[in-house]
Amino acid sequence: MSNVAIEVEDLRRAYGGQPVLRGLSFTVHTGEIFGLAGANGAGKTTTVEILQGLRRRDGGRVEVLGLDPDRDRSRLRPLLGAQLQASALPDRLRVGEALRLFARLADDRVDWRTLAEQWRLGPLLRKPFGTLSGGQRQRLFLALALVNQPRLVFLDELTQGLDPAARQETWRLVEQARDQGATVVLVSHDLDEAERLCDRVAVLADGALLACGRPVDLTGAAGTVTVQFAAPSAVALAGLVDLPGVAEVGYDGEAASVVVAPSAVVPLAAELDRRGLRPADFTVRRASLSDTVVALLTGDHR
Ligand SMILES: Nc1ncnc2c1ncn2[C@@H]1O[C@H](COP(=O)(O)OP(=O)(O)OP(=O)(O)O)[C@@H](O)[C@H]1O
Repeated sequence: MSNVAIEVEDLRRAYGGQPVLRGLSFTVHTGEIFGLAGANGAGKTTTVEILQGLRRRDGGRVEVLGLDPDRDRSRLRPLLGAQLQASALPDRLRVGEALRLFARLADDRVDWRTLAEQWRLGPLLRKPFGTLSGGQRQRLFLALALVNQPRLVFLDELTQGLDPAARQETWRLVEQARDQGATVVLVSHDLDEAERLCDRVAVLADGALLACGRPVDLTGAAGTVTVQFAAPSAVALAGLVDLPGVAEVGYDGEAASVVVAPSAVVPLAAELDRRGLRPADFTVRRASLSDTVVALLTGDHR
């Protein structure tokens, strides 16, 4: 099997003359969880709709599982799984009925009872869809997205509106789907979720690729860490900004926040010690993906 699941090259699309995808290129590897992240309106939905053959592109090359979604849509369809919108199921449809129905539509490629057990839906089989909690609905949608044993699954705003426990459970389930062999494309504007869950992330801004890579590489590329500690006054911090490797010093009336190169952390601690400041809460925080993207977007990329 090829190790490339999706190849996108110079993808272009406009709505009413207004370009929304401006030459987008990226590759999704087989068996990874790949995040498409970016602000509202960045072009994520348009991109995945083109990948699924639901929208036509204006230009560029797209290959999904070796097929062109425009030309080979009917061959591609059975290989893909997609998450339903909440409005897609009638409230009175029972969980078991939904699973059975979708399994039949997919030629009973998988035993829906096994799938129900796997996704811990067994106790919910007789419950109408309308009575499920947000987390239970999400579990059902994930099971339904996998009912045709897709090679590639598209998930959109996966954990929106879920509480932290349901969010974490959903993440585990997505990892389980990946571990069972599916390639997952996750659309999200939640960069914390993308950082936690994705093997690699493409960050879109204004229809173009802002950054693409493993979260750890993207955040590492920012090249800075943030040091935080309680400080008695802004005066106590005077001149720190002139130390080698220090990019920025902030003070909010109680705590200092100093952005530095990793190599400047120890000299900064030594300088604080020299000044008689020995904060017990001295912490060093790596930039999050969210910090990194904000820095990239504002051109504040040190
Ligand atoms: N059918 C359409 N007709 C006209 N403009 C559209 C259409 N669909 C999307 N757009 C515009 O294209 C741009 C990209 O939209 P898209 O939905 O792809 O972005 P997105 O990154 O998925 O955003 P969100 O996170 O809000 O879902 C937006 O400015 C949007 O208003």
